[in-house]
Amino acid sequence: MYKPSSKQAWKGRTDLHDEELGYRWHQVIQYLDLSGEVPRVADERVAVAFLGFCCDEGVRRNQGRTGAVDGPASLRGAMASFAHHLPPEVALYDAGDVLCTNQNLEEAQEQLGRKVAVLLQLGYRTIVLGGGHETAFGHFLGLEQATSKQRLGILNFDAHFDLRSYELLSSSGTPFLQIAHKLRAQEREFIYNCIGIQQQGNTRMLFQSAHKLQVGYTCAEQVNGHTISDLQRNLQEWLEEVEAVYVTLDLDVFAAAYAPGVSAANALGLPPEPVLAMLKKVIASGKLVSMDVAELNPSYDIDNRTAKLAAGILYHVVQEWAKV
Ligand SMILES: N=CN[C@@H](CCC(=O)O)C(=O)O
Ligand SMILES: [Mn+2]
Ligand SMILES: [Mn+2]
Repeated sequence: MYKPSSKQAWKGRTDLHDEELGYRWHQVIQYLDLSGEVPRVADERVAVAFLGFCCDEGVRRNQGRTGAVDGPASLRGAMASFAHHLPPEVALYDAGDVLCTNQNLEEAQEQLGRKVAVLLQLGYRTIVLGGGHETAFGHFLGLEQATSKQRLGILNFDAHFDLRSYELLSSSGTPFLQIAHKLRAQEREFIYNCIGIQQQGNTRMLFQSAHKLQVGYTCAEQVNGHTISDLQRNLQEWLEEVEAVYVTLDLDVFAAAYAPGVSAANALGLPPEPVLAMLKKVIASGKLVSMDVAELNPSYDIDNRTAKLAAGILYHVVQEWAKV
């Protein structure tokens, strides 16, 4: 259920005559095989590790449009030709893919959690490349130990709460209720903030669950009606209440014009700029522990538009994260 990555996954343009000044990400990325011994990140170095979660079993169980299993490959493809502008102390790693086999979502999530935990323990900054939004529960399993002594804030950019009941079956629609219950079992607070919620995309039952769990949320209409500095100011207040932050970006938060390649596309979703501005604010706080991108479905993408949007956001996340 785990496959290390290789050069095959990172192919892009080369500007040979320019030597190092012409480098792109595919020429600097290093490969980590998590089935072997993994080196610890030395002090004074920054290491960002991408880990794929090739899974859309949660989307299938949630009656969605499958295809997110191919999200990680598409994201790597979209990042490969990015110009390299990172300082020398910052290194990029590809830590391979966790695969969901035989529809065994629970086992795949456990495996993802174990890999994330190892990377965090060794000092890597992790970015998980989903996968359906079931990615979030596996990701959290890896984060919970690393953040066990901290007030963890979960920031979800999403058109949906993903707080469905998992009594019968867990899915891409249930991860945050699963997380809420896991935290409650550890007597920890569930501090969950959703940005970009679509009223028509969430039943009254889901709004009721959100209220019961004291979830903070901003509907897409409100995001679109605010200035970027207002959004950043509101987020700053939330950031001051927490000690560590897990960010999860469900690409269906964006308008379908920007992000057609998702299971549940939203015509009236967000444009990229406010999301990027809020992400920069989170990173500047120094509290970001780990991040993921979920729900990229390459089979519905148009000219890789959604993959390029997600990759572009990750480019800026990496650039900003390298500074703190
Ligand atoms: N990841 C989750 N998604 C949404 C899907 C909504 C839909 O398919 O319309 C949810 O369960 O609410
Ligand atoms: Mn979601
Ligand atoms: Mn969603």
